[in-house]
Amino acid sequence: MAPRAARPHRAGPPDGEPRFEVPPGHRVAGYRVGERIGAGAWGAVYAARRDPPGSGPPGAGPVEVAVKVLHPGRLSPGQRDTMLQLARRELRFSRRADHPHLIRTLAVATLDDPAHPGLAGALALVMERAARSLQDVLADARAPRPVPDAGRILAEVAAGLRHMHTAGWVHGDLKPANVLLMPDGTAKLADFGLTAELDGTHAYAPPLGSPDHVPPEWWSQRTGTHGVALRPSADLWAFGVLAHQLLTGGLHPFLGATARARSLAALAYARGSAPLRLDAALPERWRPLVTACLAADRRQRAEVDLAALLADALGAGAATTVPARTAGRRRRGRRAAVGAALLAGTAALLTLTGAPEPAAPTAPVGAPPPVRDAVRPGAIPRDADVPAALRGPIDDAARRCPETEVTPVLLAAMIKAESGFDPAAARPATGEYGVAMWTPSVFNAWAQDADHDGVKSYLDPDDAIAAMGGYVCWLAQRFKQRGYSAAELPALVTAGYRTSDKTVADAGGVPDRVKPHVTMVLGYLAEYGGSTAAGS
Ligand SMILES: Nc1ncnc2c1ncn2[C@@H]1O[C@H](COP(=O)(O)OP(=O)(O)OP(=O)(O)O)[C@@H](O)[C@H]1O
Repeated sequence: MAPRAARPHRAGPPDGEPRFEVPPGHRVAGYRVGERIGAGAWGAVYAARRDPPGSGPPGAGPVEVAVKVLHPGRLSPGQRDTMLQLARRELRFSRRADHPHLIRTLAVATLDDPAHPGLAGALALVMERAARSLQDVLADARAPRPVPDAGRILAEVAAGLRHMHTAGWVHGDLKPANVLLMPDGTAKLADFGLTAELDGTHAYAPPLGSPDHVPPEWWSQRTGTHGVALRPSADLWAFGVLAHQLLTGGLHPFLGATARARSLAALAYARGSAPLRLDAALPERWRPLVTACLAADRRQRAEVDLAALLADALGAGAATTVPARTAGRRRRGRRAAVGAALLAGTAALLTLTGAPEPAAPTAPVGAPPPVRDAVRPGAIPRDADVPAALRGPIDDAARRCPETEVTPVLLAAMIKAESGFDPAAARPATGEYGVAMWTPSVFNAWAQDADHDGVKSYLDPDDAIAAMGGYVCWLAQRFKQRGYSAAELPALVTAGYRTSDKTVADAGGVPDRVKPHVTMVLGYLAEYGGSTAAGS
């Protein structure tokens, strides 16, 4: 499970929260809790055993189970509400859906033990117990080798998804940690906390999700009173990412050292400014499926016939040969034999909606990036004081961001206020360096080798500005998700860049201490003629 800090949008226990533990031997809904298996953002998962083993009514379910304990203690009321909502969804879904490739939730209980007051009020979900998750499998994988049985696992995951979609549900959080392998190797979908019931063409769920697996449209969605809109096409995108990961031993289809960077790469692809570059190790016969699932346009994804694509990819008793990798990479091959019976069963099971034609990515490989400034203002005026050498990097950084409010003039105004356009600027007292005044440790999370010299350096204007563009873009998305208007964004992202998105959110706007800096940036922005473009 990824550390919380890497998943900023996903609420969890506050920093410094002591590790939450259910003591071994604790009884929950007729099961005795044993060792801890894992932990997620909301609590921990334990192995448990029916106690005594013969207890319970006939057909009471398995003796060995997993108990997920959701800890409400010390969470804010908002977080607690969201958590309860997730637990209720999980139970509601499990009561209505039963399928060999979906983990069953057997019971829900609220812990209340006077001997352990710290556990009071914690919610416990009793589930079928799996042997491991695909996350564990990927942790042991050796990229770019596919994980063992990748084809079969994908077919089973698709069968579970198909069942959900035809029953009118969207999973909403498909990712390796939420695909569990039973002791006999069967794959089952788990974690239905974000699962939502379709109402027409889409459903609503809390605005959570895992950045590495949410589709590009997720980032620009506004949160309404019911949460964000979820569609089956979001599961299709996540399935495409998962397939790429399983078939390449864990490689994500979008490059980046962090989930944020990978999300930005996916967004750049979705807006047509970068082609889809699947890893060279992805077997040729799986490419149509992965490409179709990763269609940038969700309407194209909705038309994907996963059954047909899976049948083609699996091929009856087929051998899957991995193409030679590009220069400097290892050459290797693999064979994946798939039983004809499984294939026949899978093909019969998996008929998703729509036409069989796989969708192509919206940006053809090698297509030039669209010129955003032709449709939206915000280009740096010729006579502005922005040095010629920085104009290209600033334009590129703005162009990579799908948010129209992140314009070249806004970035230029911010850079002028940060460093006066001086690549050698330094403020040792506060530990900020270079043209974009990066704090080195923060830069590392956003670093880009924009000039392709093999080094990511905050002292290199190209790298520093590219990383700044990525961070500013992410800030703009965060503030939009919180419902701020386009007119407010220049001030908010400037304040967020000087402090953090959390500081701005906590202050409910520009914090007092950075107001003079923000006023300076807005002044430069107006000088560059950017106030209209930014909508302020
Ligand atoms: N039914 C289960 N049987 C066995 N192991 C499980 C079961 N459910 C979860 N786990 C393990 O416990 C870990 C934590 O699960 P949990 O659902 O709490 O969080 P997560 O899915 O990893 O992350 P998130 O916070 O995003 O939901 C999983 O990664 C998995 O390894």
